[in-house]
Amino acid sequence: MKSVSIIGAASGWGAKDRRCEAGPESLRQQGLVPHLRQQGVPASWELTVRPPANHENALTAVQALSMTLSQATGNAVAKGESFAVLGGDHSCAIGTWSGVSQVGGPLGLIWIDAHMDCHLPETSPSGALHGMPLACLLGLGDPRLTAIGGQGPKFLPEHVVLIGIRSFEPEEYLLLQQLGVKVFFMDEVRRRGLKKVFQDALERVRNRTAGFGVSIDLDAIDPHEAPAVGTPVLGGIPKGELIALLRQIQGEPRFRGVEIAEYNPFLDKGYLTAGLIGELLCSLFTPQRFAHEPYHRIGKSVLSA
Ligand SMILES: NC(=[NH2+])NCCC[C@H](N)C(=O)O
Ligand SMILES: [Mn+2]
Repeated sequence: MKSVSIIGAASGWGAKDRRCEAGPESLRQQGLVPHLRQQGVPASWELTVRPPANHENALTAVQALSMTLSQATGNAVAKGESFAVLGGDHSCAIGTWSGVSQVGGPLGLIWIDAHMDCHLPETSPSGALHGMPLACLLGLGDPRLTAIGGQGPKFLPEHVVLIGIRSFEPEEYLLLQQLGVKVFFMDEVRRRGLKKVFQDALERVRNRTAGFGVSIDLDAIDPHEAPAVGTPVLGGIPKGELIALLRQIQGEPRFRGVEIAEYNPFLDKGYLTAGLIGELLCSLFTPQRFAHEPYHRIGKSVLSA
């Protein structure tokens, strides 16, 4: 079984509310790693990547963090390990996937999110970098961010799929359409069921790729079940459905790793969102023989120390 390298990404400069930067340290202190090990996941906390103390602005902070993060994920994959990047605002995706994409052949990406995060600096309504990482990974945006892990796009558009989208601006959707990236809106998830949509997504990211990854923005999940996010949008994916489907990927050799972003510990209700992060990780990494433990109990026991 591959060991799982946990990488904290203390990124906060990508969002207006910077408090996601406390996310990784909070999860660590809440005992996430011992919990994972108890559930049969060979996880260890590799490092926490932080922005440098001295930086000119949000962009240079995100740039520096992304460069370090890309080396960390690249190293983990090159060593044959799985990884879980724990954010941090979603601008961490620039570093995470720029690093992974440097190892092996073409990479697929399932992007599970309420938002598209596919703005250019010129189209963004907020100017916030956590609204732009997907565009960067597709090779568009500020050159200081698109150059991380090597110039140019890190994914081909046909290898990227978005799921759960229900809040976006027309410009970012137009961009995705022009590139030919598949978007499964929340409407379609409701109409056809997450299971079918997820199957379609897996087919795309497995087709003519050497491997694939999953980026989960916690705001994809319904805010009743994942309240600790800065930009909640009602009507999200029920967590139980997502957990059941992620289970399918467990043990698949081509699955490279996961990123879970936008956890703001100051907004959690009890341990609801922290526990959910534990459940998501267990669904991806707990070997099947441990699977007898009901997920709702896992969620409760995690992090209650
Ligand atoms: N990762 C996120 N939570 N992104 C929210 C982005 C919201 C909006 N589309 C913006 O660019 O400002
Ligand atoms: Mn996002």
